[in-house]
This record gives sequence, structure tokens and C-alpha cells, in this order.
Amino acid sequence: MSKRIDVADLNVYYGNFLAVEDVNINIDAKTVTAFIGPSGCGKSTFLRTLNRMHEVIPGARVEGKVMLDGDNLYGSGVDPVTVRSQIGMVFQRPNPFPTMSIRDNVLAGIKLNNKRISKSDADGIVESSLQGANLWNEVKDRLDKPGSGLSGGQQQRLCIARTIAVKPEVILMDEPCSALDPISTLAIEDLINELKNDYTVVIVTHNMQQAARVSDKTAFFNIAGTGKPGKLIEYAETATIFSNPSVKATEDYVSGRFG
Ligand SMILES: Nc1ncnc2c1ncn2[C@@H]1O[C@H](COP(=O)(O)OP(=O)(O)OP(=O)(O)O)[C@@H](O)[C@H]1O
Repeated sequence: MSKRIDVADLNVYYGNFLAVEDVNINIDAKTVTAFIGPSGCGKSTFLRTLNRMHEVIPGARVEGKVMLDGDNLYGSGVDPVTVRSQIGMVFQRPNPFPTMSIRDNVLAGIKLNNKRISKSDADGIVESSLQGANLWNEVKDRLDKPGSGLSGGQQQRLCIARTIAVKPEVILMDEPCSALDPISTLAIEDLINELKNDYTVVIVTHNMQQAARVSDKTAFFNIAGTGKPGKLIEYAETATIFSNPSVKATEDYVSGRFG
């Protein structure tokens, strides 16, 4: 488990609009990387191209390469559904299937991939995934109750368990704590710290403290103005980005002078 991502010369378009321009970035396996930057600079857009999730948006397309341990995700014959099982995604709002039980929510991704599994294998996956998402102790006595009966923070951990269940190499998180209270946020941050033992994690966040707390490296994106493309401005160790960035715009952003 856990692979590196290498992005070369990536442009992302919505129709004719160039939303993100010329990104080159190398993300090591078993690290946490934070994407930060002002609203509209293309963080979510770029994140979605790392598992071809942008392809569900009509007109969205890329130029360039995204390599997972050397294999181009955009190579001919590569199935985007397979890509998304290798590179999972957790969204801003927890999105468990509301009428489905906790157990079936964990197994949903596996069933989507048409995998047939025995009851005992399924039980094992449910337990290990919920353990991996630090949720097992809170839900082990109510696995057959609907996922919607959990708190927001628990629902987000359930979504992480669902992502882990398909045994991905990489987990992408798009502002996973923005709908959560501070206690649930800390629980997710602790979890992210543990997840990097097994997975490569990439997280988009508006919260500078969060980026500083959870990530090894930080990528700062910026935009020159409305209608202009977002660009990767600086990418370095998180401590460097926050204490000694080399670009003035990075310093202005992390010190709260804009954005
Ligand atoms: N589905 C879409 N169709 C057309 N344009 C889009 C779409 N989604 C995003 N955009 C545009 O692409 C640009 C980048 O948006 P994106 O949401 O990736 O930025 P962001 O940095 O994640 O912003 P935020 O921090 O506000 O979430 C913006 O100009 C946005 O309006």
C-alpha cells in the first residue's frame, strides 16, 4: 500500500477556461501533503485530477501527466474506476449513504467495484476499516443502524472507513473538517497522522493551523486575478512554508495578509 505521485506539466480546463496552469509536483509515498491558497486558485480542481474525479464534470479535461509510482493515470486504456479505487477521496461534507447501515456504508465502495466477498471476509473488512478510521469502538454495537444516525465527525470517519475499505494507495481529502466542530476536527487530524503510516495523504485545507499540524509538505497555490489560471507558487517542507518561504506571496498568505 501507498504510492508516490508525480505530476508533470498539468493544465486543467473547464471547457475553454484554463483553471489551473502548468503544475509540476512530486508527492512522496507515506507523507501528508497540504494544498493551501486563496479561494478560486484551483486547489480542489487540481486535487480532483489526481484520481480523475474531475471527469464527472462535463467539459473538464487535463493536459499533462499524473504518475502513480511511474504509471500514467491518463494513459490509454486506463480505467478511471480502477484509478478511483487506488486513489480514494473524502469530501468536504460527510456523505454516507443515509439509509444504508454503518456496515453497508463501509462495504459500499467494495460492492461498487463488483467484488464478491464472503460474510466473514466482509466482517473482517468492516472491523479493520472502522478500526483504521478510529471509529470501531464508537459503533461496534450498532453496525446495522443507519449511517445517518452518527454525528458529523463520526460520519466523516465512516466515509474515511469506506475509503480505506477498498485498500487504496492514496487518500485525497478536500477540506475534510470544514463541516466539523473543533473536537471532531482534532479526531480527524489525529487520524490523518495515523493514516500516513499506510497511505499517501493529500489534503486541501483553508485552515493554516491544520496544514501546519498535519502535513509534512505544503503546496501554496495562487491566482493572479479573476479569470486567470491558478498556479502552484511554492512547494516545500511545511515548516519552511510557514517560517521561511522563498516567495513573498506565500509569506503574505500564510501570515494572513491576504486570502
Ligand atoms: N464545475 C466547474 N465548472 C466550471 N468552472 C469551475 C468548476 N469548478 C471550479 N471552477 C472554476 O475553477 C477555478 C478553481 O476553482 P476551485 O474550486 O478548484 O478553487 P479552490 O482553490 O478549490 O477554491 P475554494 O478554496 O473556494 O474551494 C475557479 O475559477 C472556479 O470558478
